[in-house]
Amino acid sequence: MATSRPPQNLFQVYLRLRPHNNSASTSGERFLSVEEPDENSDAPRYITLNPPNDRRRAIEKFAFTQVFEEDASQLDVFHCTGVANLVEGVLAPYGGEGTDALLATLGVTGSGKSYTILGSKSQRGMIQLALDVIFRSLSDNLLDCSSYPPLEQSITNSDPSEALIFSAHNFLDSVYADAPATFKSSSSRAPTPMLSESVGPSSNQHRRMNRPVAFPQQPDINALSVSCDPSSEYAVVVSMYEVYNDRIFDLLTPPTKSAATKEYRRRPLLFKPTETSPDRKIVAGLRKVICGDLQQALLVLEAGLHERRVTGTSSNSVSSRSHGFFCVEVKKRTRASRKHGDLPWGGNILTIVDLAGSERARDAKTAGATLAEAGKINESLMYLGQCLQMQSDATTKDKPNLVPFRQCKLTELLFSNCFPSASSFSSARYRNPQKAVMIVTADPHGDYNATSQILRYSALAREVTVPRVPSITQTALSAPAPPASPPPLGQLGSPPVHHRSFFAPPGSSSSNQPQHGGLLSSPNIQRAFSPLSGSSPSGDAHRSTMEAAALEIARLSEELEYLRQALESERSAREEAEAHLLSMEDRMIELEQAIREDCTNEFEQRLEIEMARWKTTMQIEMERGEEHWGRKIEVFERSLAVAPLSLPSTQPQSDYEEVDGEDNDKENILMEDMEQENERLKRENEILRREVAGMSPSKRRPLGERSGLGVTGEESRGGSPRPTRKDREKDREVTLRQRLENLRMDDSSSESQRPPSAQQQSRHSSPKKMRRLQTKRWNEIDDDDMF
Ligand SMILES: Nc1ncnc2c1ncn2[C@@H]1O[C@H](COP(=O)(O)OP(=O)(O)OP(=O)(O)O)[C@@H](O)[C@H]1O
Repeated sequence: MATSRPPQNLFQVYLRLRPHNNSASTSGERFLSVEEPDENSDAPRYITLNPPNDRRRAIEKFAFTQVFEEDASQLDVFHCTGVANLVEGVLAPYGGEGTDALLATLGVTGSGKSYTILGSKSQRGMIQLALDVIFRSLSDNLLDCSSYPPLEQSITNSDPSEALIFSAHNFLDSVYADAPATFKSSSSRAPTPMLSESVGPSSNQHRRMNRPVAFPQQPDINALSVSCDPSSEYAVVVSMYEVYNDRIFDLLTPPTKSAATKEYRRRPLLFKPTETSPDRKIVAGLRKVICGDLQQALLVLEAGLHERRVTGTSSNSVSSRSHGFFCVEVKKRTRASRKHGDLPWGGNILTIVDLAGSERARDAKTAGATLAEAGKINESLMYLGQCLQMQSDATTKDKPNLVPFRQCKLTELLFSNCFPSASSFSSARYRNPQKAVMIVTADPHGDYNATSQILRYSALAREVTVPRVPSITQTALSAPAPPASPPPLGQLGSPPVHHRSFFAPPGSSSSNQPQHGGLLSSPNIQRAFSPLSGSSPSGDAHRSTMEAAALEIARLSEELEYLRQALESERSAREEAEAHLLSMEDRMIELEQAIREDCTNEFEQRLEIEMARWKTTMQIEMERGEEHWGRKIEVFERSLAVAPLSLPSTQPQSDYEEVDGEDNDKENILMEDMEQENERLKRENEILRREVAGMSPSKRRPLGERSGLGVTGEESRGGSPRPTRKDREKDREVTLRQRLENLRMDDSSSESQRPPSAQQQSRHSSPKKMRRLQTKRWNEIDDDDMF
């Protein structure tokens, strides 16, 4: 059924064949041949995959946007893939909104992906050429931090990705040693610092890189520039990150030393929508560098590449172990924006991706961590293959969800900007879907199985041609020669042509069934075989039987081929699963170790905090206790000193303690009063003694007349004999002692002996009043009773 608009692929897919070299990893036999361009195009678009030394396998034909043969130069690739057009879309000329652009390479390890993207010692790659075009095209419209210092702050304010923005000057000074070193070209990819023993990650802090003095100048594109918006001002912001083991790591942020493991590590970043970018996911927290010219951007690129994970395998001496993303954000705003209070920047992003290559563990001779990495790489490429296979459907049916791009970070990063921005976020500006170009690289003499697999899922269309199998039927067909003999099978017409998806996406059952005949769904491919030729009228019945037999044989052959391919696919899937399992085991161990270390650290920290808290509490308690006991002892000492004289004998000990506990002030006042009273009594006692001692015996009254002695005058006069003088003096002395004793007793118990009103009065009266009262009593005794 015809669709309302022609299907458009999310990616334009180009194939680039790399020149043959005689390394051990290549088989030597060429299995790819390029079809001549058809009348509609100047450049070839089809290739045929011929299984080497294996006639049982089907011959497959693949269609691409364009095929670059071995002799294609970097400049050819640059021009024909339309990188300049992508750049122009990013610069958004003539006041337009512009378009994000993506350029990626995909292929088997060692097939020339990095060469295409990054170039070599003498040749520039797509990144350098694209940067050259950008800076040349912007020329006077470009702002940089040296000519406009507030630029850094201005870009920071309007960046939606929680990024750390640096001026190139500051960033490069922190990365490179000042003295320019001997030149190392951009292709001289150092061993990954994190993996290298000699150049450890700590070198990032302690040993800075040598600043390259020159970069390759070829191919020369000095004459090339694209349009920009003359009424706007621009800023170029560069960032780099890699996807390693399905996690995103910034390549421009140096690794930091983990407190737990003492190892240098990078912090994985999130790919998420942010507050200022609610409709689109972006990599959050990257370090971004504002570059004012091409040289600065190339130096930033070198710094990032230095941190990218690469290692030597038997397939490639500098094999990329991660998917590398190089992003050039071209920020744009109208020239009037500065006058109106530093209005925010808009702009578009050019992302250039150097994917890690798929590889077979057996061929690459990888083991351990590198094998696990390969498992992750293959897995992510398998998901990418599924997405590429579904891309036509997605654009045709307007159902982006058909592309299962959320299965891994790589496909999320590559595909999530392929679709127009969601309209549900009214505040967000509308964004055009990105323009994307994929350059598939292949070595025609390399690994047949790995290459054919990549071609199957990356090609825009595919035809499978069943091989002719020499058989008894064929012999039978050619043997009986009727008068007008039929042509041999080869002349009957085209063999059956089939096309089907190699990958079976989850939930899809139809893709497992071979589909027969017909043109490929994509209009990009033409049927390559001639239609059925005419036949002799004689022997038609015989011929139709033979044709039916031949078709049956062809069908069975194809089924056999399909099963063989399915087996091959299952085998490689198993290998990938095993590698994945290994990598997951490694990751689990790593995670477990990290969690254990985190737990230990946290536990130790908490323990320290608890210990400190406990010690403080203990100290406070001890101080309180000492203070408390000090007070107790003080009170006790005072009570010991005062109690015999001042404490009423009737007052129970518990009461006293209660007073002590409840109201120390009252108690102290009482104590003081008692002490004063005691002192006063002592003094008065002393005075009394002295008075008594100073009195003449004649003035003293007889003992019987004195009160309080229990013997009245009458009693002493009646009956008993008159005492002698000596007896009288003795009695007087005894009486005086008793009086003194009574006085002491009387004094201490005066409170209880007084009438209630007097008691109340004494309780509320001052010590002075009490003294007066006592004095009065004493005077009374002195005057009336005592003598
Ligand atoms: N078109 C080409 N012309 C000249 N040399 C090439 C070309 N393509 C690749 N090479 C060379 O082949 C070797 C491997 O290429 P490269 O490193 O680009 O492979 P790759 O696909 O990036 O591998 P990996 O996925 O392992 O990183 C390099 O030495 C490179 O210079």
